[in-house]
Amino acid sequence: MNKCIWLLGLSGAGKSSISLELKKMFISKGLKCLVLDGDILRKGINSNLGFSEADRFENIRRAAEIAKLFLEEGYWVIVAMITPMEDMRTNSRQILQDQYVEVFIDTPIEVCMERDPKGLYQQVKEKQIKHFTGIDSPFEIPQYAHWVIDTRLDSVKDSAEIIWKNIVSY
Ligand SMILES: Nc1ncnc2c1ncn2[C@@H]1O[C@H](COP(=O)(O)OS(=O)(=O)O)[C@@H](OP(=O)(O)O)[C@H]1O
Ligand SMILES: Nc1ncnc2c1ncn2[C@@H]1O[C@H](COP(=O)(O)OP(=O)(O)O)[C@@H](O)[C@H]1O
Repeated sequence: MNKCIWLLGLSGAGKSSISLELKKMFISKGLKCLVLDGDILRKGINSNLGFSEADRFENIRRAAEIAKLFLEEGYWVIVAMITPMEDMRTNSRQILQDQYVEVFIDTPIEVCMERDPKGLYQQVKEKQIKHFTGIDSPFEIPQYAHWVIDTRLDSVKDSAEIIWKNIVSY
């Protein structure tokens, strides 16, 4: 059965990089695949939402509903969103039922800050961004993740291969 692989974790954890690597694998196998990346959704369908807890909840709810539509069309869906709170994850699980597979991209905040691929942590330091996840906005450690990837140990490619082996071709 096709699934929604929900990659969650801090900004800079590696969600987008791993989702793109995974997408290449789906395409090479001739499988239909859609990536829903928080950063991209927030520029379009979710451009009216900010980073309050209520807005994040709505942001994630919409992603889950879009994922559901594509699952019904036979797509594999990869979501790459911070999804900071357990109630947001529970809601996605309720929407997607047994097609929801949660993968925690577990990268400590110190490593994310060091990587800082978009310069956002620097902007947080300079107090240009407030309510940043893991700094002054909460991130609950996932309690029910189906899989946990430690990106200190596994490269982007290795992480995608682990997900493939354990979730897609399982
Ligand atoms: N305050 C604050 N906190 C967290 N992230 C911030 C914030 N402001 C902007 N950004 C950028 O928004 C991206 C996260 O969006 P998401 O939709 O994944 O967030 S959430 O799931 O609704 O919490 C996130 O993208 P990623 O770095 O890919 O996670 C950032 O680029
Ligand atoms: N093992 C790894 N897994 C994922 N990303 C990694 C890894 N090692 C280094 N990186 C780098 O960390 C950064 C993660 O950024 P990104 O994928 O945009 O994260 P996110 O979408 O979670 O914010 C990228 O520059 C990526 O090349």
